Amino acid sequence: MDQMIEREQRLAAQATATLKAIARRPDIKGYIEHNPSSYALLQRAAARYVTGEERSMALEVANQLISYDYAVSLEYIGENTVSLAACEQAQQELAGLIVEMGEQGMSGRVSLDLSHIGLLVDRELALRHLLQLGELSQRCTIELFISMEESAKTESILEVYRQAVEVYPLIGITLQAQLNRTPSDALDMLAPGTRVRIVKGAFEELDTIALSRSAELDERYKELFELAVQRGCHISIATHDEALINSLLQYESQEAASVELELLYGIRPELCVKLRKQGYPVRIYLTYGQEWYLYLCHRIAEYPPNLFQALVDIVGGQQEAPVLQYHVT
Ligand SMILES: Cc1cc2nc3c(=O)[nH]c(=O)nc-3n(C[C@H](O)[C@H](O)[C@H](O)COP(=O)(O)OP(=O)(O)OC[C@H]3O[C@@H](n4cnc5c(N)ncnc54)[C@H](O)[C@@H]3O)c2cc1C
Repeated sequence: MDQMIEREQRLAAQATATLKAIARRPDIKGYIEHNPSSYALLQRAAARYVTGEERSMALEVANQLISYDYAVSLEYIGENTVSLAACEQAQQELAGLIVEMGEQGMSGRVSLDLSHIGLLVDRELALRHLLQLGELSQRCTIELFISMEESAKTESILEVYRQAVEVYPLIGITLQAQLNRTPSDALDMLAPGTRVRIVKGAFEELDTIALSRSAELDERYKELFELAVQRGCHISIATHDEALINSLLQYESQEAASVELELLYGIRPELCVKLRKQGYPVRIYLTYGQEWYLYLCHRIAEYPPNLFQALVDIVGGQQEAPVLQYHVT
């Protein structure tokens, strides 16, 4: 029996690594994008996790979730943009998103990758774009949050964040528990009122600089959370790990801090409903945009059984709109 479990765990780890490698293969991505029938089929699988290609689709789902009493985060999918024109386009789309949310009177959060708006072209460009978005989001009372990317970018992301948050203190930052450097970054950065999202980390990193999924990683996650609570931060617990969530929610003396759960759209909606029923504030992280392929690969890779779900979604005909699964009865 033990051997079977061990074999299944090994296979799951291999499937995760293979799917992450597929996600990075430009030839496979190019084939799918230029082949209308495979594009349409995969899009059916993506519909579980991505609201659509257009901003209007994300706003529609966001409004429905708000009517179910959730908070929302919205991301225009994209990263590692290397042309100036593409960075400008991303910047304009994000600005349009913030303005439209403001016009609709929607209170919510916009999340972004700094490498989507210029970090790989020039750090100053990313900072300039972030400051423009910071100004706009302050005017529209929308929260602005920075995602965390591969470890090669951590230093520049934190540097741009530090400069921007001095001007716009409501900008938030994501910290990856998996990186060995994060506890020391957190000690430096977390202060009363800091907006911080704690994640385990989505990227394959060398074991010299990061922990893989393990009890040790969960322990570090808890320590980061406790530090953020003690420092009076606004904390988003961003994980789908129910056991970890339960142990964090038992942590006492949360008076100075504010704590919410934040989960990705399409992943464990039943857990979101349960947490809402228990009275916890829950935020759903929605994505939209044309770059959904990479996002879909990541969601499948981090939980290989989702491959079966993708097959069902592709061949199973009409599926219930995923947003309906969030309805709290
Ligand atoms: C709101 C939000 C923002 C994020 N932002 C970032 C970021 O900026 N940078 C970054 O590196 N990472 C980010 N992530 C991703 C995060 O780092 C993890 O890769 C991802 O959340 C999966 O890990 P986990 O914490 O859910 O726990 P895991 O230990 O990976 O999984 C625990 C359990 O959760 C469930 N689960 C996990 N993933 C899935 C899935 N795809 N489908 C179905 N069930 C699943 C399973 O039951 C699994 O056993 C973000 C995640 C969230 C929720």
